[in-house]
Amino acid sequence: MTGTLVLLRHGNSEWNAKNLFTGWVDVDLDAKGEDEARRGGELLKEHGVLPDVVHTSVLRRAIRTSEIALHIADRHWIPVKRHWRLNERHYGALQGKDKKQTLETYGEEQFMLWRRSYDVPPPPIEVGSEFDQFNDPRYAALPPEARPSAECLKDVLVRALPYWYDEIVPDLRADKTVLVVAHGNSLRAFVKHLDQISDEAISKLNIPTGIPLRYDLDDDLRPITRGGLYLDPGAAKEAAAAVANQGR
Ligand SMILES: O=C(O)[C@@H](CO)OP(=O)(O)O
Repeated sequence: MTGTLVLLRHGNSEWNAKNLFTGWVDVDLDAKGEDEARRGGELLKEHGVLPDVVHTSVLRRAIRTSEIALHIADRHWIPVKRHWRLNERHYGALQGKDKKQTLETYGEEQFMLWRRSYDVPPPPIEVGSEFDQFNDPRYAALPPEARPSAECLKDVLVRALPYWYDEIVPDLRADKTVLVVAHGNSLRAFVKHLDQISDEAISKLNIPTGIPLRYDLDDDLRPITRGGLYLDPGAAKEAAAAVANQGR
């Protein structure tokens, strides 16, 4: 038996609102993001998609989204697992930079390479600079060489897959409904893996904030419906287009 996987990107954050590259910077949800998280919880409840376990990153915007959504869905009591491997992609030296200004300074091609190419990382962040997490206590157990200073999507997939196989797959194999609350780019990595999307095509895929994406999986853990099913498909389409257009 395999269970049901539900992917949920955190609600709008304070830095999404300001159009800043965020990555591992631990910003909170804004009021719109809290509303989106509540709507996410309502959608879970309305569709009878009731998680048995939740996995989140170690970043506040994902943790709070999961708490708000599960509270609304009356599933606030389920077991919780958190891991840095579900974090947003580390945006390197772009963390804290304005997306519009970055686009204007470096031009469309470089901007999109940094944002959406599979294997071109942004420039590395300097240890000790304002938006660096090198000495953040939540990563203290990680050997220094394993703490990223910038990641491309490929790097995210490489660090997220061990968590997929070790922690998420066993829950799915136990026939659970598994909620994963994470980030635009860590979820793009999981979708790439699940739907076997090419390195080129993944650059066009954007995940909207706060709308649960349901995947029913076969015995080989392949999606029964490629691309999964958003619980509010109309809103998801519109919101994904808005993510694609950030910086413009
Ligand atoms: O800034 C970030 O961390 C991400 C997600 O908000 O941005 P982008 O969609 O540009 O990869």
